[in-house]
Amino acid sequence: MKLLSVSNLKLYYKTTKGVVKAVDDVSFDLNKGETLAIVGESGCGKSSLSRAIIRLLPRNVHTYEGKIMLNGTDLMSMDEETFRKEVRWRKISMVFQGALNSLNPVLKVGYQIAEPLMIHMKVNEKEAIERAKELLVKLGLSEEFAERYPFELSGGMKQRAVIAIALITNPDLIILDEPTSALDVITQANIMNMLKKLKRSREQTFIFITHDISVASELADKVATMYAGQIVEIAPADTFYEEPLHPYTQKLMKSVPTLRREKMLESIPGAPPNLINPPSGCRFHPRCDKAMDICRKEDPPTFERGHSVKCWLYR
Ligand SMILES: Nc1ncnc2c1ncn2[C@@H]1O[C@H](COP(=O)(O)OP(=O)(O)OP(=O)(O)O)[C@@H](O)[C@H]1O
Repeated sequence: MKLLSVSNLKLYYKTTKGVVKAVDDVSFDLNKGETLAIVGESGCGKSSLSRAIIRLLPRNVHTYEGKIMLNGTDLMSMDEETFRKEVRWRKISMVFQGALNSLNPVLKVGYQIAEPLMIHMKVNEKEAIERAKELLVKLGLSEEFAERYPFELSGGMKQRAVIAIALITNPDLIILDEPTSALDVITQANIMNMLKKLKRSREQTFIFITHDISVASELADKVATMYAGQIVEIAPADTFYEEPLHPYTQKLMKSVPTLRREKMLESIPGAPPNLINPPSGCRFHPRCDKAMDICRKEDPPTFERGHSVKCWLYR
């Protein structure tokens, strides 16, 4: 069943130097219970895409348009008041990058987890805290953690608490922005296992944003590569990892270390382009060793080659 459908989404920012096209014509679908991982280097627009979906926008928005359907409801045509009351945190919630450091140091963890229920669902404090405790247990922490303050928790525990805050209202969709990048590898594995359990037991739908293509493989049913504000490849996870088509995805794969196998890690020369004046034609062409004449001149459409890829090689 289709839960989310995003079409031609754009989010541009106004700056003194010009207009930053952070999300530029992005489209994808997501079914209930699926996880979409969005991968790409820093600055490709991953966080902007998630903010566009949950409509938490900075003041300097220049353009915000396109279509977002959630469970058949058209979100873009909804006014801000209705969106705030009915959608944000109730139907779509988000764990922000670095959120584990944003817990309020003077409030008990249980209260902070319970708060969205009190604010957005009008549940009374006693019941909300009970529900927070139940959720802590589901996430592998004991009830007594509700009585602790953030400084009494380790990084992994704080991350569980932050995920609990996003989960407590039982939203249809949770966006996780780099949820494990601040954690050591063992804690990272624990959090990923917890997310996998949630995905199975609650049929929870996630959008999982990461710069780490190998972490994404743990949870993803579908993977999208984002480059310079656009989705350049999107595919079911197994096809994506076995047969990446876009030269940028192929380069991202080659930059990841594998245990035991001797291989030289490749880096991608250059950096993602400035999004005020992106390169002509295909935005990746200045860094692509397969670039052809047409790549410099014309923006490639998305071709269907078993999966979607925006690259002239597949014309
Ligand atoms: N409020 C803003 N005003 C102007 N430019 C912005 C604003 N927010 C982000 N940007 C720019 O938009 C582009 C995309 O940023 P975004 O944070 O969405 O990328 P990202 O892929 O999530 O990277 P990271 O992982 O570093 O957050 C970048 O060039 C960034 O500098």
